[in-house]
Amino acid sequence: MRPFVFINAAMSLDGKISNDRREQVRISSPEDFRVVDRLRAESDAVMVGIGTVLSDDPKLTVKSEELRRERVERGLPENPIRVVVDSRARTPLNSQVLNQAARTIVAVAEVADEEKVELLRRRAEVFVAGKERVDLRALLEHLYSIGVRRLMVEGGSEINYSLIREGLVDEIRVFYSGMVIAGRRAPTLVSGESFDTPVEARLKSVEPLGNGVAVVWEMRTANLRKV
Ligand SMILES: NC(=O)c1ccc[n+]([C@@H]2O[C@H](COP(=O)([O-])OP(=O)(O)OC[C@H]3O[C@@H](n4cnc5c(N)ncnc54)[C@H](O)[C@@H]3O)[C@@H](O)[C@H]2O)c1
Ligand SMILES: Nc1nc(=O)c(N)c(NC[C@H](O)[C@H](O)[C@H](O)COP(=O)(O)O)[nH]1
Repeated sequence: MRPFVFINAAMSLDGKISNDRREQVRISSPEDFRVVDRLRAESDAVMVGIGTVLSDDPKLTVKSEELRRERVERGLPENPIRVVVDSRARTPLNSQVLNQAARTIVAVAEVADEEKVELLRRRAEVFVAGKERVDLRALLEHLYSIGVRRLMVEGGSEINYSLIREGLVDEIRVFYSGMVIAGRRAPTLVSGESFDTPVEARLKSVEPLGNGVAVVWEMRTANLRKV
């Protein structure tokens, strides 16, 4: 079994989630950031790829004190578990995801350097799955086994691609923002190689939000939460 998996992302009106230098661009409006914070607070774990850690150095914590308090009142830790998909154990030791604010799992593949893995083990839990690349199905199964029922994926484009390709995504929430980023090599929501047949999604909701619109798509390929 695996958790319910949803991707959350912010995209410019020209379809970019970052610029061609892969820098962190503030795409969400303040209104969207508040929704993102609530979605984190409602999740058991928040996952990103190592590309996002290297370019954004995110904290992946709940920002609102009230939402953190509500979690504690429900018997949960203040913040959801943070999960980094990092085949070769490249997570810098001074990354904010390794701070003490939340439980953190770094998922690595068998190719990861053993010394670096040992250093990571002093700061986080390390889960090994897959030879060259992290086996995402095995990771989701592990997360389910430790109680994760709702997993929020906050990118980036490579992780989004792999999860969709493997039919492991139930929903995608995109905030389309009133801005143009441009850039031939700027990442879009999903990278990788084009699918032979496009993966279909069903429109679930549309909501104007600040200077943009939030759209939730239900993925047709999600295989009933079975792994
Ligand atoms: N606007 C947004 O909502 C948003 C959200 C997150 C990230 N971003 C942007 O996305 C960019 C980072 O995206 P990215 O695509 O470079 O990196 P990513 O975060 O998707 O990480 C990809 C890396 O994860 C590792 N990995 C391990 N196992 C894997 C597997 N099974 N499948 C895929 N990858 C696997 C690989 O090393 C791969 O290079 C940054 O520019 C960041 O700012 C934007
Ligand atoms: N929803 C969203 N809107 C954006 O405009 C943007 N640039 C990101 N990017 C996702 C990325 O991973 C961010 O770096 C984390 O959202 C930061 O998380 P923290 O505040 O450090 O906890 N995400």
